[in-house]
Amino acid sequence: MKCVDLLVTGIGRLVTPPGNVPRCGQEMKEIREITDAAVAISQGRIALVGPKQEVHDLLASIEITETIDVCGRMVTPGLVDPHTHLVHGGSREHELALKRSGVPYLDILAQGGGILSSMTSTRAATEQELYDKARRSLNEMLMNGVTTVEAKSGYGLTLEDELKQLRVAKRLNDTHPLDVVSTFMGAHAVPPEYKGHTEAFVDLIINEILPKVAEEGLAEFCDVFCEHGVFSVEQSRRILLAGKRHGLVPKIHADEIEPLGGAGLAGELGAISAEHLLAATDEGLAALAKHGVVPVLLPGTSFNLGLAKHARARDMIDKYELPVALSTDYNPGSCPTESIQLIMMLASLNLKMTPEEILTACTINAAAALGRGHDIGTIEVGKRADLTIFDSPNLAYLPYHFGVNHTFGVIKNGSVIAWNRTIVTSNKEGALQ
Ligand SMILES: N=CN[C@@H](CCC(=O)O)C(=O)O
Ligand SMILES: [Zn+2]
Repeated sequence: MKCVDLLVTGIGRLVTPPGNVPRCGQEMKEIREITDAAVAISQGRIALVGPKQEVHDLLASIEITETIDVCGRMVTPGLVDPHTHLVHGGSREHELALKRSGVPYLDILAQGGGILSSMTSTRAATEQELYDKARRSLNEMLMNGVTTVEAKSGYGLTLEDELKQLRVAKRLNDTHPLDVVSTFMGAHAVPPEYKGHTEAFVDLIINEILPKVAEEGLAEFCDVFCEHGVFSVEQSRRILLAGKRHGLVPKIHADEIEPLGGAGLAGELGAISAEHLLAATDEGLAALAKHGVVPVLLPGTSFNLGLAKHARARDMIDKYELPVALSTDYNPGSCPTESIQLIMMLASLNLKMTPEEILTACTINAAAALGRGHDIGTIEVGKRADLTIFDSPNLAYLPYHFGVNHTFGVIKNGSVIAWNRTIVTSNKEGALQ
């Protein structure tokens, strides 16, 4: 190492899971903690991490361009939000009364509302409008401590409108300091023009939309809403296999409301992740474990839909030794929040996860759900220098003290992008100003 671009020192508590691969079962509790720590960053990557005095000694004869003192604050790996519907037009507060009066989520969709209401707003929006709105949400996520975000399409449901959403996600990735990872989810709902003709819509996705998405390199993953009244297991299988042929890695919205068999399908296809899983059977969970699928749990969704039922996180961790990940599921209907810190609190309250498991689920396991465990998700030498600085005395304080934002600052690719609770750069190539 010739030169250190940024030395982050005065870290009261540095907490990180270890490794490049998903942490399974009891491993999720194993967090490395260094008190009075420092991190040296070179060319956007972590060059040294350890007790402050050791790091300072090792740097004795090395040029340091910039040093920042975080004054005893806690530092974690930059958080990863691996399941969002970031790019969409409009919002759905007009459905709030309906929801609160007890009309089920799938009934609202069957009546032409829900996802289809957002489809109408998304189709009506220009690319620039979608970009501006999603950018504001990305800024919220950044200020919550997130450094990498997944974004799904699925509110366009025509060739042009799906491409429009995915192009917006690509432009956000190119221009916003956070990394945005794209997933094609044309099979999110059956649009009105195909009502009663789901097979024909599946054919459209497979024969026309998917090839174009792949040709333009607009997505890494392919996702399907595998649910009663939306896409069956067989239809989901056809779409995800077609996606695989185009090089898109499968993800599945599986067994959210009914135990349809989505988790089993995720195992069968070797999906990288299976999402929601509130209604997953033991057989389904065993299939995830057998095939190394990451369960992505979304406790904000069950909370916001007022469900008494929660994903079986304890069974997943203790019995099936799965590598649980957590995410906001940010979307305009079932979970309109960008706050990963709220999700941490709900994971503690409703999923009975420990603070250590929650950190693992929001870092290395979430990174693994995006195929990025080798690059992000831990604070270790060689990893991308994505760090979140919290005004928090310890890890348990994050899910404990809820309803406020604990983020003090964020470092992305070795550049300070937020400091003193304020975004300091809004470009991809940022630095402390
Ligand atoms: N369940 C399906 N899709 C989204 C919700 C989308 C919406 O309601 O707009 C989810 O993951 O919760
Ligand atoms: Zn979703």
